[in-house]
Amino acid sequence: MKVFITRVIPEEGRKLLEEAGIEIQEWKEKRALTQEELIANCLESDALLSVGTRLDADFLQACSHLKVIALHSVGFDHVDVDTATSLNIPIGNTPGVLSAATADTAFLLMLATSRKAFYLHKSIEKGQWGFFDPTANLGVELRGKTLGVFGLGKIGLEMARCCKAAFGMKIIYHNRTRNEAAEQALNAKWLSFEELLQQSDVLTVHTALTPETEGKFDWAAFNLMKPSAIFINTARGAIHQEEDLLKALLAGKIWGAGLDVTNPEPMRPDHPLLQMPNVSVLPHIGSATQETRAAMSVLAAKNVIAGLKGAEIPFLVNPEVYTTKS
Ligand SMILES: NC(=O)C1=CN([C@@H]2O[C@H](COP(=O)(O)OP(=O)(O)OC[C@H]3O[C@@H](n4cnc5c(N)ncnc54)[C@H](O)[C@@H]3O)[C@@H](O)[C@H]2O)C=CC1
Ligand SMILES: O=C(O)C(=O)CO
Repeated sequence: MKVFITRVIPEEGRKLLEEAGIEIQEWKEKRALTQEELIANCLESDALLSVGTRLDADFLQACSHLKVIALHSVGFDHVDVDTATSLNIPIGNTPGVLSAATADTAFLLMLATSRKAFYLHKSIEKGQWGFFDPTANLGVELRGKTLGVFGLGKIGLEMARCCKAAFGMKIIYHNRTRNEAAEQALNAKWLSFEELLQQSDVLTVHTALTPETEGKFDWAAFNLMKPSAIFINTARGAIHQEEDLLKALLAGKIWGAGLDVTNPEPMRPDHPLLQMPNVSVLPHIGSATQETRAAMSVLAAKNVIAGLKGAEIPFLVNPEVYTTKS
């Protein structure tokens, strides 16, 4: 049995695959593969372990022989899951193991933005430290402020816990369904989307990218927020409208923004958001710790192994593949 892997993954996942007797073929080049290269490699394989590669209907139809597709991510917005399901291809992902690291990234962006840390670091490099000015470089405090969570799932909950523990922040949230455990544990309060926008001092985004969440944070949304609010997005860049975010910051509709995800990625180096004191941007590193990436590679490998054995894969995005088969 053979698996094609679209990037070099951590040793832990590779080892598991090798121990299971699975032959590995990896894409080692430092460029993304083309659709033709992806199809050619998959036609020689029984499974695909995909690191962020877009998997559209054309690809899936060309490679309908694949016994399993294991994603090296929890997000699956880059995959045509409906087509995969109709072709009976199970899709696996890596939930849970990356929640803490991604929440840490959201927390880092919140704190860095509140104190203009990235901008001030750059100003030292430019020789602009100057003299100690009691009225300059002022940030805002987070203690006792209100954290609004859009999407109180695994990562959102972890972020809420950190903010409550570190700064005693009050937690409000908007989710499709109520999270009663979080309401009890964190005294979190469910609000409508509009109320969330109006009441948050820091608004942090943790939903998947779906047709319902795409472009959700637009000019109208930013207009409802407090002029002192900080917007954080570590979910997907397409959930906010980047031009509207820039306009809202320039117009003082909100105070600051911290982004681990942009639209498009990578963000162009001359983007005006990168010049703003109250904006912090990271290059999609939410889950990028040694420990978390190793754990993700292990879950992805477990999905490949189960799929190749014909067993139900443990971390499954499209359970319908098994219900429709039986
Ligand atoms: N920056 C990074 O490196 C990373 C980004 N992510 C992103 O974070 C997302 C969330 O991950 P998890 O917390 O593990 O997922 P999750 O499924 O545990 O949580 C998402 C929550 O959003 C809610 N939700 C979905 N659509 C909604 C809507 N329209 N309105 C209100 N609530 C809605 C769901 O009910 C769920 O509670 C992923 O889908 C991925 O896109 C995940 C890991 C790393
Ligand atoms: O898992 C995801 O969805 C990511 O964005 C990267 O870990």
